[in-house]
Amino acid sequence: MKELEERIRLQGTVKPGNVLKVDAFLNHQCDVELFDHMGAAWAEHFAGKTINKILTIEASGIGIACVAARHFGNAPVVFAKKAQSINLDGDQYTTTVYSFTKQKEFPVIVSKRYLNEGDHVLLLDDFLANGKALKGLINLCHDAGATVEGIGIAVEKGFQGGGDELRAAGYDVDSLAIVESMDPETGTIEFRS
Ligand SMILES: O=P(O)(O)OC[C@H]1O[C@H](OP(=O)(O)OP(=O)(O)O)[C@H](O)[C@@H]1O
Ligand SMILES: O=c1[nH]c(=O)c2nc[nH]c2[nH]1
Repeated sequence: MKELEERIRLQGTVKPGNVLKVDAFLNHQCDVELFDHMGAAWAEHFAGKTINKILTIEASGIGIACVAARHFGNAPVVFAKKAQSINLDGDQYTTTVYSFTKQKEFPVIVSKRYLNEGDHVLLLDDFLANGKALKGLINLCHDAGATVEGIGIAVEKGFQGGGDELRAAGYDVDSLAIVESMDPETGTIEFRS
């Protein structure tokens, strides 16, 4: 998606440790018009698939998924929580995920009320790096007996391999911008064409 690549070139900064900082528009300050265009792009890619639910993971996936849901017939958006809470009652599907930016393992939890056998799920997230977050969400879907219809990602860092692993495993991964390489010294960002 050219619009997203241009924003990354314009406002993204490359940090040491394979971190691309895009918090001016994607995961701190949120450009909802851009989110809307991202939702439209995913809707075009996944047209023809039956999708009745969108699943993401807190925190940064939530806003993107909620705006995108407007392009999927207002499908309910469920976000996996990364902490236990007194607000989480009843039976739960749980797994653990290593967080790329927080550099620690988190529990990942969805109430059994909101993920069911027979659900046709689209997974959405802001970033795909090593694929840990998505593998956690896929585990939750398998535990629930739900079908993963596809995966929509804003920014994939292709050089970290998570996306290609998921494609090799048969998942339809639609990443709107795939960074092939980036250099914290020069600030150069190359996209996969
Ligand atoms: O493919 P991976 O290696 O799993 O990296 C991608 C994940 O990393 C970020 O989550 P993180 O927990 O770092 O931050 P967040 O709380 O802002 O979503 C991002 O939002 C993805 O969920
Ligand atoms: O803001 C972010 N930048 C990144 O490079 C990244 N990788 C995973 N999650 C990420 N979030």
